[in-house]
Amino acid sequence: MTQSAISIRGLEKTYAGGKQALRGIDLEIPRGSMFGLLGPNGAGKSTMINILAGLVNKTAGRADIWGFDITDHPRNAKASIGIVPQELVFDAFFTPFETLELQAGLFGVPKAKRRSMELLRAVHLEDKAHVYSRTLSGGMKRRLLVAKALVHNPPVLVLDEPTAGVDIELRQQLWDYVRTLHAQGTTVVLTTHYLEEAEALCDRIAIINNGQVVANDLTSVLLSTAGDKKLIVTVDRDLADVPPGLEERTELKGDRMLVLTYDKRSRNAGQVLAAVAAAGLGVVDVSTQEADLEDVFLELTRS
Ligand SMILES: Nc1ncnc2c1ncn2[C@@H]1O[C@H](COP(=O)(O)OP(=O)(O)OP(=O)(O)O)[C@@H](O)[C@H]1O
Repeated sequence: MTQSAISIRGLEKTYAGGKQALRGIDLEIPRGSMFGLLGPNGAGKSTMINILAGLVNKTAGRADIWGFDITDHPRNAKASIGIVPQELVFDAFFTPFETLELQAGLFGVPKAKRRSMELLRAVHLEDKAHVYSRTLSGGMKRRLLVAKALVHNPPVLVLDEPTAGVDIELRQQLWDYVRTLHAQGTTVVLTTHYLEEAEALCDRIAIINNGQVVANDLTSVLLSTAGDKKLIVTVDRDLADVPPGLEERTELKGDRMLVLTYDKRSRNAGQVLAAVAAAGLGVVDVSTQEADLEDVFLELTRS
């Protein structure tokens, strides 16, 4: 049995119309990790998640969830994963409590082992347990979907764009709960467009572009591999334009602030500052800015 929570090898998907959404994905998601899956729109993230969920058939390759091959052992594979879908889909005429009971029934969880109220409490929906789900706000529906994904107590939880359209306070609550689940041992995989969110939450990140994995590493390593760094220099006199002889990517902000972007793999701060001095400028103040995940993302997905 593999030690990965999710193991994907050579996964390919070509849709009926001929669109090749996945072009040979290889990905190991370690057990116990908080894993971020990033990629621009149309990169293939949902296709991959839908294959894991058993909603889309793969064209080639294999995928194991908690050591169970999704084709050979679909029941065990499905029992090992809970998926919070992107769309807010559920029956509006059931109450949240009924929704969870029904889902538990679908997964064959015996009545004595169901924890519908406990889950509703965990996602702060206890007081809405018996109202029609259609009366819930968007954020509440999202949290109900998280609870629904957890009824069978899966070791892996996948959240597909869980905070799209969720306000900041609810987003915070949702993440607090996801962090608690992770601390209790659940492997969490999330796709998000909010790069700061992935940077703050995930210990590992894979970036998918055009149906392929273009990066997969510890978040800290990924951030340190980004080449660009910024030196922000306040000079001792007013400037009308960027003086000649400085880094190509230099911007003038206001009258006296120069933002010099350089590739730290080929230049260092001393060289950049020397160029400022050589341009006849005195340096009054200096600060630096490291690349963030957005820079890494743009660098890797630039086509
Ligand atoms: N059912 C389908 N039939 C044909 N093409 C599809 C289908 N579903 C997705 N695609 C195409 O496959 C590609 C990958 O789509 P997918 O939804 O997996 O991307 P994504 O990374 O999840 O994007 P997003 O972040 O926008 O959800 C896209 O070009 C999309 O148009």
